[in-house]
Amino acid sequence: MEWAMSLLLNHPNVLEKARAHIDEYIGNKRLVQETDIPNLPYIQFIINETLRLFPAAALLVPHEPSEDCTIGGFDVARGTMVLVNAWAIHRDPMVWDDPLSFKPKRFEKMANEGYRFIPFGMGRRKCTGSGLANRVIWLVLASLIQCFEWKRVGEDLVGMS
Ligand code: HEM
Repeated sequence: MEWAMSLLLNHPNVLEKARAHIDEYIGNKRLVQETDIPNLPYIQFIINETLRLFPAAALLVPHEPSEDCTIGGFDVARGTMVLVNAWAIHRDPMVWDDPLSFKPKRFEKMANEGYRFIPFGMGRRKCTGSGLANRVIWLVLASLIQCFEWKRVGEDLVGMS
Protein backbone atom coordinates (compact mmCIF):
# COMPACT_ATOMS: atom_id res chain seq x y z
CA MET A 1 0.00 0.00 0.00
CA GLU A 2 2.75 2.47 0.88
CA TRP A 3 4.34 1.78 -2.53
CA ALA A 4 1.10 2.79 -4.25
CA MET A 5 0.72 5.98 -2.18
CA SER A 6 4.38 6.91 -2.74
CA LEU A 7 4.02 6.38 -6.49
CA LEU A 8 0.85 8.48 -6.51
CA LEU A 9 2.56 11.28 -4.61
CA ASN A 10 5.39 11.17 -7.16
CA HIS A 11 2.86 11.17 -10.03
CA PRO A 12 0.24 13.76 -9.04
CA ASN A 13 -1.38 13.56 -12.49
CA VAL A 14 -2.24 9.90 -11.87
CA LEU A 15 -3.56 10.72 -8.39
CA GLU A 16 -5.65 13.52 -9.83
CA LYS A 17 -7.12 11.25 -12.48
CA ALA A 18 -8.01 8.60 -9.88
CA ARG A 19 -9.67 11.24 -7.70
CA ALA A 20 -11.60 12.60 -10.68
CA HIS A 21 -12.90 9.12 -11.50
CA ILE A 22 -14.05 8.61 -7.89
CA ASP A 23 -15.62 12.08 -7.74
CA GLU A 24 -17.41 11.53 -11.01
CA TYR A 25 -18.70 8.05 -10.27
CA ILE A 26 -19.35 8.24 -6.52
CA GLY A 27 -19.12 11.86 -5.39
CA ASN A 28 -18.74 12.67 -1.71
CA LYS A 29 -22.07 11.59 -0.25
CA ARG A 30 -20.94 8.05 0.47
CA LEU A 31 -17.76 6.03 0.85
CA VAL A 32 -16.35 3.79 -1.87
CA GLN A 33 -17.46 0.20 -1.46
CA GLU A 34 -16.70 -3.22 -2.91
CA THR A 35 -19.44 -3.08 -5.54
CA ASP A 36 -17.74 0.00 -7.06
CA ILE A 37 -14.68 -2.04 -8.06
CA PRO A 38 -15.85 -3.01 -11.59
CA ASN A 39 -16.89 0.58 -12.28
CA LEU A 40 -13.57 2.18 -11.37
CA PRO A 41 -10.98 0.14 -13.28
CA TYR A 42 -8.35 2.88 -13.12
CA ILE A 43 -7.82 2.18 -9.39
CA GLN A 44 -7.06 -1.45 -10.24
CA PHE A 45 -4.65 -0.31 -12.97
CA ILE A 46 -2.78 1.73 -10.33
CA ILE A 47 -2.59 -1.34 -8.07
CA ASN A 48 -1.39 -3.53 -10.95
CA GLU A 49 1.21 -1.01 -12.03
CA THR A 50 2.45 -0.77 -8.43
CA LEU A 51 2.68 -4.58 -8.14
CA ARG A 52 4.47 -4.66 -11.50
CA LEU A 53 7.18 -2.23 -10.43
CA PHE A 54 7.33 -3.41 -6.81
CA PRO A 55 6.17 -7.03 -6.59
CA ALA A 56 5.77 -7.90 -2.90
CA ALA A 57 7.49 -11.25 -3.49
CA ALA A 58 10.22 -10.33 -5.97
CA LEU A 59 11.26 -13.98 -6.48
CA LEU A 60 7.80 -15.45 -5.77
CA VAL A 61 8.39 -18.55 -3.62
CA PRO A 62 10.87 -21.34 -4.40
CA HIS A 63 9.53 -24.18 -6.55
CA GLU A 64 11.02 -27.50 -7.62
CA PRO A 65 10.09 -29.74 -10.56
CA SER A 66 8.76 -33.16 -9.56
CA GLU A 67 10.30 -34.63 -12.76
CA ASP A 68 13.39 -33.80 -14.83
CA CYS A 69 12.32 -31.11 -17.26
CA THR A 70 13.48 -28.39 -19.64
CA ILE A 71 12.73 -24.74 -18.92
CA GLY A 72 13.55 -22.24 -21.64
CA GLY A 73 16.09 -24.64 -23.13
CA PHE A 74 17.79 -25.43 -19.80
CA ASP A 75 17.73 -28.96 -18.44
CA VAL A 76 16.48 -28.82 -14.85
CA ALA A 77 16.83 -31.95 -12.72
CA ARG A 78 13.99 -33.10 -10.52
CA GLY A 79 14.20 -31.50 -7.08
CA THR A 80 16.28 -28.49 -8.17
CA MET A 81 15.20 -25.24 -6.51
CA VAL A 82 13.76 -22.93 -9.17
CA LEU A 83 13.22 -19.24 -8.44
CA VAL A 84 11.11 -17.10 -10.77
CA ASN A 85 12.44 -13.54 -10.88
CA ALA A 86 9.15 -11.65 -11.13
CA TRP A 87 10.99 -8.39 -10.44
CA ALA A 88 13.16 -8.82 -13.56
CA ILE A 89 10.27 -10.06 -15.74
CA HIS A 90 8.15 -7.08 -14.68
CA ARG A 91 10.92 -4.69 -15.75
CA ASP A 92 12.09 -6.51 -18.88
CA PRO A 93 12.25 -4.10 -21.85
CA MET A 94 11.74 -7.09 -24.19
CA VAL A 95 8.18 -7.53 -22.93
CA TRP A 96 7.24 -4.10 -21.55
CA ASP A 97 7.18 -0.76 -23.29
CA ASP A 98 9.05 1.87 -21.23
CA PRO A 99 9.27 -0.63 -18.31
CA LEU A 100 10.64 1.67 -15.60
CA SER A 101 7.92 4.30 -15.95
CA PHE A 102 4.82 4.28 -13.76
CA LYS A 103 1.98 4.16 -16.29
CA PRO A 104 -1.20 2.58 -14.91
CA LYS A 105 -2.92 3.15 -18.25
CA ARG A 106 -0.82 0.39 -19.81
CA PHE A 107 -3.13 -2.12 -18.10
CA GLU A 108 -6.13 -0.75 -19.98
CA LYS A 109 -5.09 -2.59 -23.12
CA MET A 110 -3.97 -5.76 -21.41
CA ALA A 111 -6.74 -8.27 -21.93
CA ASN A 112 -4.48 -11.18 -21.12
CA GLU A 113 -1.39 -10.46 -19.05
CA GLY A 114 0.10 -13.79 -20.11
CA TYR A 115 3.28 -14.69 -18.29
CA ARG A 116 4.70 -11.22 -17.91
CA PHE A 117 2.56 -9.90 -15.00
CA ILE A 118 2.88 -12.41 -12.17
CA PRO A 119 2.87 -10.67 -8.75
CA PHE A 120 0.78 -13.57 -7.41
CA GLY A 121 2.60 -16.30 -9.32
CA MET A 122 0.68 -18.34 -11.88
CA GLY A 123 -0.73 -21.77 -12.53
CA ARG A 124 -1.74 -24.33 -9.95
CA ARG A 125 0.22 -22.82 -7.07
CA LYS A 126 -0.79 -19.24 -7.76
CA CYS A 127 -1.65 -17.21 -4.66
CA THR A 128 -5.04 -18.34 -3.47
CA GLY A 129 -5.54 -14.99 -1.75
CA SER A 130 -5.08 -12.79 -4.84
CA GLY A 131 -8.78 -11.96 -5.16
CA LEU A 132 -9.07 -11.01 -1.50
CA ALA A 133 -5.77 -9.10 -1.56
CA ASN A 134 -6.78 -7.08 -4.63
CA ARG A 135 -10.16 -6.19 -3.15
CA VAL A 136 -8.73 -5.12 0.20
CA ILE A 137 -5.98 -3.05 -1.42
CA TRP A 138 -8.53 -1.52 -3.79
CA LEU A 139 -10.83 -0.49 -0.92
CA VAL A 140 -8.04 0.97 1.20
CA LEU A 141 -6.42 2.85 -1.68
CA ALA A 142 -9.72 4.18 -3.04
CA SER A 143 -10.76 5.30 0.47
CA LEU A 144 -7.46 7.10 1.02
CA ILE A 145 -7.88 8.90 -2.31
CA GLN A 146 -11.55 9.70 -1.73
CA CYS A 147 -11.20 10.95 1.85
CA PHE A 148 -7.95 12.91 1.89
CA GLU A 149 -6.01 15.49 -0.09
CA TRP A 150 -2.51 14.16 -0.70
CA LYS A 151 0.59 16.00 -1.74
CA ARG A 152 4.33 15.90 -1.16
CA VAL A 153 5.79 18.13 1.53
CA GLY A 154 8.23 19.72 -0.92
CA GLU A 155 9.60 19.38 -4.42
CA ASP A 156 11.65 16.26 -3.57
CA LEU A 157 10.19 13.00 -4.80
CA VAL A 158 9.30 10.35 -2.24
CA GLY A 159 12.20 7.88 -2.11
CA MET A 160 11.36 4.43 -3.47
CA SER A 161 14.46 2.58 -2.25
C1 HEM B 1 -0.59 -8.26 -2.11
C2 HEM B 1 -0.81 -9.36 -1.41
C3 HEM B 1 -0.26 -10.71 -1.79
C4 HEM B 1 0.74 -11.03 -2.66
C5 HEM B 1 1.61 -10.11 -3.53
C6 HEM B 1 0.86 -12.48 -2.65
C7 HEM B 1 1.76 -13.19 -3.41
C8 HEM B 1 1.89 -14.56 -3.39
C9 HEM B 1 2.85 -15.31 -4.14
C10 HEM B 1 3.89 -14.71 -5.07
C11 HEM B 1 2.67 -16.62 -3.88
C12 HEM B 1 3.49 -17.79 -4.44
C13 HEM B 1 2.96 -18.24 -5.78
C14 HEM B 1 3.86 -19.29 -6.36
O1 HEM B 1 3.89 -20.41 -5.85
O2 HEM B 1 4.59 -18.98 -7.32
C15 HEM B 1 1.57 -16.72 -2.95
C16 HEM B 1 1.08 -17.91 -2.45
C17 HEM B 1 0.05 -18.00 -1.57
N1 HEM B 1 -0.69 -16.94 -1.06
FE1 HEM B 1 -0.44 -14.99 -1.45
N2 HEM B 1 -0.07 -12.99 -1.80
C18 HEM B 1 -0.78 -11.96 -1.24
C19 HEM B 1 -1.84 -12.05 -0.35
C20 HEM B 1 -2.38 -13.22 0.11
C21 HEM B 1 -3.53 -13.31 0.97
C22 HEM B 1 -4.35 -12.10 1.47
C23 HEM B 1 -3.73 -14.64 1.23
C24 HEM B 1 -4.77 -15.33 2.04
C25 HEM B 1 -5.86 -14.78 2.50
C26 HEM B 1 -2.70 -15.38 0.51
C27 HEM B 1 -2.57 -16.75 0.51
C28 HEM B 1 -1.64 -17.47 -0.20
C29 HEM B 1 -1.51 -18.92 -0.16
C30 HEM B 1 -2.35 -19.91 0.66
C31 HEM B 1 -0.46 -19.25 -1.03
C32 HEM B 1 0.08 -20.65 -1.35
C33 HEM B 1 -0.64 -21.22 -2.57
C34 HEM B 1 -0.09 -22.60 -2.95
O3 HEM B 1 1.09 -22.86 -2.79
O4 HEM B 1 -0.88 -23.40 -3.45
N3 HEM B 1 -1.90 -14.48 -0.16
N4 HEM B 1 1.11 -15.46 -2.66
